[in-house]
Amino acid sequence: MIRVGINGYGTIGKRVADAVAAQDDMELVGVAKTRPNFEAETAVSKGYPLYAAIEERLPLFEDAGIDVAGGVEDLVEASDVVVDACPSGIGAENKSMYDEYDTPALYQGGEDADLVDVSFNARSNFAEAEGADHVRVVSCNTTGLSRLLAPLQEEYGVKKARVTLVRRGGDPGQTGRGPINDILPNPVTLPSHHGPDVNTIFPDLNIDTLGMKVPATLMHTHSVNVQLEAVPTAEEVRELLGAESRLFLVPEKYAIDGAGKLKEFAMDHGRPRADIWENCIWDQSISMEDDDLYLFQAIHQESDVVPENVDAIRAVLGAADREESMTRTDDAMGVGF
Ligand SMILES: NC(=O)C1=CN([C@@H]2O[C@H](COP(=O)(O)OP(=O)(O)OC[C@H]3O[C@@H](n4cnc5c(N)ncnc54)[C@H](O)[C@@H]3O)[C@@H](O)[C@H]2O)C=CC1
Ligand SMILES: O=C(OP(=O)(O)O)[C@H](O)COP(=O)(O)O
Repeated sequence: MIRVGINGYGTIGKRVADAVAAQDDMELVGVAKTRPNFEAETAVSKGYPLYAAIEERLPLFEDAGIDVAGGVEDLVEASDVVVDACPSGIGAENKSMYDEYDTPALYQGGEDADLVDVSFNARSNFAEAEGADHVRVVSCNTTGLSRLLAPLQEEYGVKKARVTLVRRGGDPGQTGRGPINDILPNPVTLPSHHGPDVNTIFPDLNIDTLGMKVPATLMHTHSVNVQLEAVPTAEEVRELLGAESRLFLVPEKYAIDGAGKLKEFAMDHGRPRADIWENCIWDQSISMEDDDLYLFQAIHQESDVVPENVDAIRAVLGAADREESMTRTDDAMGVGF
């Protein structure tokens, strides 16, 4: 059994914890939290051993009547691998602690690429993470783009990708985020960080990205144009993408017109937290104009990186190859509609 610790139990950390607990080759050693809030209560009610991320705050947990298994260093020492799901920049501060205990660590997309040995997307570069001490699972948007570009690159070759990312302003729980009533070029300069981030996975891929932020919390939406070297029909592209386990082609007959109905669909399917682990590509948007492929896809920012974190655990430890790991992860989590 692979012993996994999770440091940072917020939006991403709590989802990765549940996904790890669902794998039959992994054991969740515990989760580290900074304070005894509702998420700490939930972790305890799920039976996850709770560790204090900041040892001086141990008394806060005691005062709240929450049993703590130890401090974060105990968790790191007891784990074969740690998933760091702390806010952007905190992962970098934690790196020396992981080194001290010789525990490989996975970081999230908010950390800089140069913090790590390898930036990771399961479909695109699984094998590169084997044996690495520090691996970064790229951000939600970059994960969504990498999953889409990998099969296109392999099957047809990519001359140039151009993507406009219409990004949600904040997650549903992030009450302080915005914009509330505006549409922002964000960043106003080109490129947004997503293009260079895709190049951490595909170093030679020619890609330009533009970012925006809008008053929405549910999902991001990408307007995608990929100029291809070989020219398939739209139907051939549909077949190629439809065969990918983490790409969901939203059928026209479902009459799903946006992120709101996608989330309803996820709830109707009993998805935990209404999570959508797959890229949602509108089937009827897939179009070819000469050598240009066009499509729209929606990305659930809170959850698409979760199966990738599970795969990255096996990848760093050399515990499975890509196909085996992705299949195990997907089967245990229920990925695929
Ligand atoms: N929320 C999203 O849409 C996505 C976030 N990411 C990335 O994932 C990382 C985490 O983001 P979220 O989960 O959204 O943040 P979050 O704020 O929801 O969760 C972070 C958790 O870490 C805790 N924390 C703070 N300092 C800590 C410390 N020193 N030690 C241990 N825990 C600490 C916080 O209290 C919180 O519970 C960031 O790098 C972010 O860029 C990646 C993809 C999507
Ligand atoms: O990684 C994300 O988005 P990004 O790829 O646009 O940076 C997550 O949705 C977090 O974004 P945030 O940095 O706006 O919280």
